[in-house]
Amino acid sequence: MSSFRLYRIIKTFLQFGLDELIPSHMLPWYAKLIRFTLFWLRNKHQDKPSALRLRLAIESLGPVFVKFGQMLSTRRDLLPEDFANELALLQDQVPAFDGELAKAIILKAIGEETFNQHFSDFDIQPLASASIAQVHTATLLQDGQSFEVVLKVLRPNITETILADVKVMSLFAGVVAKFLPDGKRLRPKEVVNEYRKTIIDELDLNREAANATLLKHNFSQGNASDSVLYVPKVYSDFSHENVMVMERIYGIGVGEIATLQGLGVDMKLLAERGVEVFFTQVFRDSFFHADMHPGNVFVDATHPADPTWIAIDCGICGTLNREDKRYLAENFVAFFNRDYRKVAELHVDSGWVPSETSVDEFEFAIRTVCEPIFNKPLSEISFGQVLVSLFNTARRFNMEVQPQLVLLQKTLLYIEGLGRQLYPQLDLWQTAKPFLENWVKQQMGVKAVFKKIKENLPFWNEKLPEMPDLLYDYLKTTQVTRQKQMHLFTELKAQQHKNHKIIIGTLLFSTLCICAAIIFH
Ligand SMILES: Nc1ncnc2c1ncn2[C@@H]1O[C@H](COP(=O)(O)OP(=O)(O)OP(=O)(O)O)[C@@H](O)[C@H]1O
Repeated sequence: MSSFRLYRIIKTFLQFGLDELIPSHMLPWYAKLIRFTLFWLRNKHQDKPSALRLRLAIESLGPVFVKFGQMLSTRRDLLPEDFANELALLQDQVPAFDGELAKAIILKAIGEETFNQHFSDFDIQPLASASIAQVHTATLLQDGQSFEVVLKVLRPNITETILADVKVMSLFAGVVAKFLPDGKRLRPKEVVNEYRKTIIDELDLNREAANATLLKHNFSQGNASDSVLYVPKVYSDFSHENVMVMERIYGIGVGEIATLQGLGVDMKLLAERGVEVFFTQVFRDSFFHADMHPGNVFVDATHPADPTWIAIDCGICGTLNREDKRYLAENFVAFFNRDYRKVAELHVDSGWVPSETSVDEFEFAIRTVCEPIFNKPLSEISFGQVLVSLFNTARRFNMEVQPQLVLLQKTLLYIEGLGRQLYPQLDLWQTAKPFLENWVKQQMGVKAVFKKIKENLPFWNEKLPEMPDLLYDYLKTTQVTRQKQMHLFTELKAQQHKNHKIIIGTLLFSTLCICAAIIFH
């Protein structure tokens, strides 16, 4: 990490007065001394509230910090509300880098000959530039056909920048944990580590290409609902770790509300379809796009009465196993029936919290945090907030909330935010309920049992020839075990008998001693 970058970060933090978030009585003498020696770096924004100062500082530190701030803004379980709201406003307006440099990177990755053979009309002016990458348009010639594509190129030296910035963040995380009141509860080190993992995953465009291909595949199964989400095709033959080639899409950014309204888009349907897409990914495919911020979501408004979604940037995706889905479905259904007892019982019976947990206490804790949420009309309830409250309570009762569930909770907050921005009266529960109930029904019904037997049939087929041997082994082991048990039992009896004799002997001897003592006294 260059010392210049470290100085710049410290300078920014001090000039936005972020050191003042730490009460001075919590600072040791050496920290006060260091602060004193940097006397020329004064808080230049005293008139602004601290949450705003934090956002401005992050914005001026560049894309790696901005992305971190955006991620933090979804951790409403950790941050005070004013800070979470302010961080949600973070925008990454990143200046583009030289188009010639982008082309040089592409040529190196794809190979000059292949590039010249397959690509034409490469636009040296970027179409868009974002925190990790920059995007250029071109025409791809393949199998005698031409396709409009975009080439996404990782920023040069982005890996080094990210690693250096994350190192500084870890340093600050240590300071926050140690000196900020309530610092430990914020779990800053875990949060930074989680961010590190996520952003490093984003640096591999092969991974993003694979995720996009799977998401596209899931929504191309010929189901009626598949047309609701479109994912641009990835041309994997030309994709590499730092360059990705994909179909160009034309959509309206989901944040452009006025444009969408101007076109007469059915906003209610669009918002409901957003929720539908999310629950389909979670409960049907167990694979979900987990970076649904407004820059990554577009609307196809070709038919305003039948609007559909387009998702790009599949760098961060989440997967869920059956157990995760069961957890979500059963708890959501119990929650929305306001059956907190059931929620508590589910946690104890399934071993999500330790078995010695008192159901009464757990129920009471959940009721305390959730009842206020349900005082609102259903159409105003946030699923994401319900999950935040549930996870917080469950953590207090020693449940380890799995990272994929935290990722899901964050995505849910994004989806709700998007949905309500489009259509403020969106009733999430009405849209989500059929998905949850269907899933629970599918898992519990007779059909599901038959499905499971059918799925296991090949396995049984494979094991069948071994069955007689297995049965013989089982019976033999049982017989041997029984013999061993009998032997042990006889030994135990003999030992008991022996002990009995020793006790009687000792008693007799003691009585004789006492008698002798009395006689010869
Ligand atoms: N297939 C596409 N067709 C048209 N435009 C696209 C396409 N893919 C990306 N873009 C444009 O490029 C921008 C940046 O792309 P993308 O979000 O994939 O980059 P990123 O660096 O991963 O961004 P983020 O900051 O969200 O991580 C998008 O917001 C969009 O405007």
